[in-house]
Amino acid sequence: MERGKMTSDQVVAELIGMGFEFDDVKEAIKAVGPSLDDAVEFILNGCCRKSRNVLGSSTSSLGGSTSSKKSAGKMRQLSIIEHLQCGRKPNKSSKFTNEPHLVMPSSVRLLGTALGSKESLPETSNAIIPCYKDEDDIGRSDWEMEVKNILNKHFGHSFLKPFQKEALAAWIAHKDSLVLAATGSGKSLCFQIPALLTGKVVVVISPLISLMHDQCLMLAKHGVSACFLGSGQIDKSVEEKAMNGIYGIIYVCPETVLRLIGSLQRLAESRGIALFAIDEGHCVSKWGHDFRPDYRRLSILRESFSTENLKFLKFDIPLMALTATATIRVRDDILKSLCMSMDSKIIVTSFFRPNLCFSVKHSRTSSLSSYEKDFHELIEIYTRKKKFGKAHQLMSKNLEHAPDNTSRTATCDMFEPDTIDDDDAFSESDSEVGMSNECRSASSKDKKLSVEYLEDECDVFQDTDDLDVSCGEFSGQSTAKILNESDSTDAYDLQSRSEERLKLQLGPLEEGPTIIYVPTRKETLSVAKFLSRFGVKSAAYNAKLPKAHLRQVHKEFHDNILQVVVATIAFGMGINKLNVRRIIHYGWPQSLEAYYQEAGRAGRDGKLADCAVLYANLTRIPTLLPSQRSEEQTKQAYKMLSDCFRYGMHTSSCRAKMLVEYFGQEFVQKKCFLCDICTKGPPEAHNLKKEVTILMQAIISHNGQNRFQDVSYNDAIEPGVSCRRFVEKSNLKRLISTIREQHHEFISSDLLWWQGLARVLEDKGFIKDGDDKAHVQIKFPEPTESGLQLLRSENRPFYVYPEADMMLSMRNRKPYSSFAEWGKGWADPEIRRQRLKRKREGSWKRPKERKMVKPDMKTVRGRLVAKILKRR
Ligand SMILES: Nc1ncnc2c1ncn2[C@@H]1O[C@H](COP(=O)(O)OP(=O)(O)OP(=O)(O)O)[C@@H](O)[C@H]1O
Ligand SMILES: [Mg+2]
Repeated sequence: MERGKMTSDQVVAELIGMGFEFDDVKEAIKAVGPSLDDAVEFILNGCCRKSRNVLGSSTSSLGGSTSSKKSAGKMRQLSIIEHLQCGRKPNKSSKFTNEPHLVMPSSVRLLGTALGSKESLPETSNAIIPCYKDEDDIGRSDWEMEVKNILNKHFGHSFLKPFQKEALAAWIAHKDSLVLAATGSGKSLCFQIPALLTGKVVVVISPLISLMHDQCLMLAKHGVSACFLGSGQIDKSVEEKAMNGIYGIIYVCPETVLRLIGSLQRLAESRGIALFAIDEGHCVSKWGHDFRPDYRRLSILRESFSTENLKFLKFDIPLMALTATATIRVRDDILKSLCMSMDSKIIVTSFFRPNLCFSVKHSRTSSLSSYEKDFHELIEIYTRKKKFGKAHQLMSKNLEHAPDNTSRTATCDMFEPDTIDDDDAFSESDSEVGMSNECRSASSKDKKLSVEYLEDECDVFQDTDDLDVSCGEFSGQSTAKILNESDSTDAYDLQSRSEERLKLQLGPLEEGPTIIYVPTRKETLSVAKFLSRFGVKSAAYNAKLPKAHLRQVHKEFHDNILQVVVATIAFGMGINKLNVRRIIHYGWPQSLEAYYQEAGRAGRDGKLADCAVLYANLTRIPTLLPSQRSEEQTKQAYKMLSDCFRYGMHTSSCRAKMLVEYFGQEFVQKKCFLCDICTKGPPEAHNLKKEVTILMQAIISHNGQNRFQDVSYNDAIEPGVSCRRFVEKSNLKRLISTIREQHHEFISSDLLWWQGLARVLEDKGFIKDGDDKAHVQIKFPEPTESGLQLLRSENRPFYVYPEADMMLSMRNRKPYSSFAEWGKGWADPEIRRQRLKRKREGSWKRPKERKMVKPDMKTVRGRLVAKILKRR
């Protein structure tokens, strides 16, 4: 039955089926009408404020009534094996249903909800069973069978993925664990199932309210009681109910869990806590891309919920940290920072997402420029206009009048757009028809949401308090087979996998929405505005836009109304829409971790999806987005940005391989068969022995000179303090200038080309950066021991695959003087030569002197300028 066409009665039946109380259901439908989703949301948000005694009415095994809680007293902490043993043979003697060991069949138990449901618990389920004496009697398959039932019944999946099974096995053995699995692989089940299996509470620490909110909604639809606490929870009684054991799963942000330690300890004693799950665990690590200081304080959990501290516990309550993006350094930091036990289990599954097609497209232009060129393919896809001529004309016309500064023409893109035909009609009214309400309202409210309205700011983090900006799609569809298979590391059949991938490659990229990530808030608006003009249903999303707008964007995106969302990273974690077909990074991402997480939002249905870094500007080295960082964090952030830059510059290694290896994993497949490098192949390798020798010699000779300059300045200026800044370091740019001067054949060679070569030498360990500060691109090269050896191996060739910047500069050779103005560039021998030649020939004219503008005496600056001029 379609959800949209349900009658009130059907909605009531569904909600009761989910386990909600009839009174709550009635109240919700009265408030929001016969909409299943809205009603669930209404109830979960705690909007049902009835005077009835909720606590007293709960008899659910997942809920804990006040009376039963009192009666239950202190309970023995049972292992999951014991639970399962108990669950087999009913014992009629028990009166209490909330005791963890009084386990009823999961199918019955799961119907109990946050608000309690008399109907959901038949009397016969009040069962207690004598436990097996010997734990060894129980085979491993017992819990697996139980889990399988839960999976089937409540989530509609047939099997646990291998990594999920491993994570649950670690939890059953009462071990702490760190689960590393690709985005969208199903990490949530690892902590949701323990609540369903034991009837105890699982506490999930999550960084965003919207993420918690969506997971609660999704769980409610699967008939599992859950709540979220913290600033986003409008019903203050939810916290009390949660601490009384009413909910099976409690989502909290770190600050809240730290505040509630005492109450949670009491909860551990009464109903029992099965697990603490730290979702998006990379937030713990300051080496990660999304560090949250509050996450670090979660170390208190290990101590507070250990047998040493809580005498009623038989074993420490396990911790489970989960993330999709953690390098080896981040993993170690998570384990250490959370004080996880020494025998913690680390479960690493393949980071490889076989259906994602990675690519990088470069240009020499600024990322803000040339929307026309950069997005013409995307516009073509969504407007279904095969012939793009009229659209192109319209585009140019519009851009002429565009108020914002978005249309600087590209000078030399590496990949030119296809030729444009001039037929088909394309009118502005077409584009208006295609526009979503949101876009229309955005453009009508131009003044409010104009590009000028917001400064060129960036969203550096997703805000914890992204209150009720809902995201997530809960279609209940399982991810495609191919994703399941990617986890099965055993029985790995390389050959058939390659074939499968090739088949995938043959299939077309299906239709579906696109997310464009841009670095600044301003650009979200300008790109969305640009796309809307050409009929693409697009909307901007950044943290500073009104909440109502953001909510609307989420809704339209999930309802497949919007074709493109242009967003900062604020449109981030928790986007679990299955059919996202394209993720475009328009400009450099800040790290490969962030990139992989954002790219991972594509293709969750297992079908082919595109992940492109589009038109990364090669002439400008990427910079860090502004944020408050310590010196150490700045260094780390530069390192991560540099890794990302290198990923984009590489031309010879499979992109999926680079990404997977970045996370410390071996890429057994060797090739992904889909990325731009696998499909086009690497460029021709060149023997650059001569160039390498010249560069190395320049570096060595410069460094040799500098050594003598080190001492005297130190003592004179700041005794005892190293004064590298006073020493003339071998700046790469200056070295290249010297090479140009001294070697005639390189007189017109491009800086970009040499920078690429220096990076190759650095990657191979022949040079290193001699600066204390971190740089994205090597700045002050110094030779290493192997670099010196390389110079000695005179006759050996040195083959290099030109990097993207090297290729671009080879492709767009231009005389070096072309970017020099009068007064600039005299130091460059080629500029000097050309200018002198033109002067001799008489073709050179001194540029006209700029007319002096009279200073404005009304401004402070103007008065200052006037004063200076007067002095002259
Ligand atoms: N065993 C399974 N079989 C089939 N599908 C599954 C299984 N487990 C989870 N899924 C599906 O995988 C999808 C993603 O799940 P989930 O949101 O838990 O992923 P995640 O790993 O937490 O992703 P992210 O890194 O974005 O947080 C969901 O649609 C879920 O239904
Ligand atoms: Mg998740």
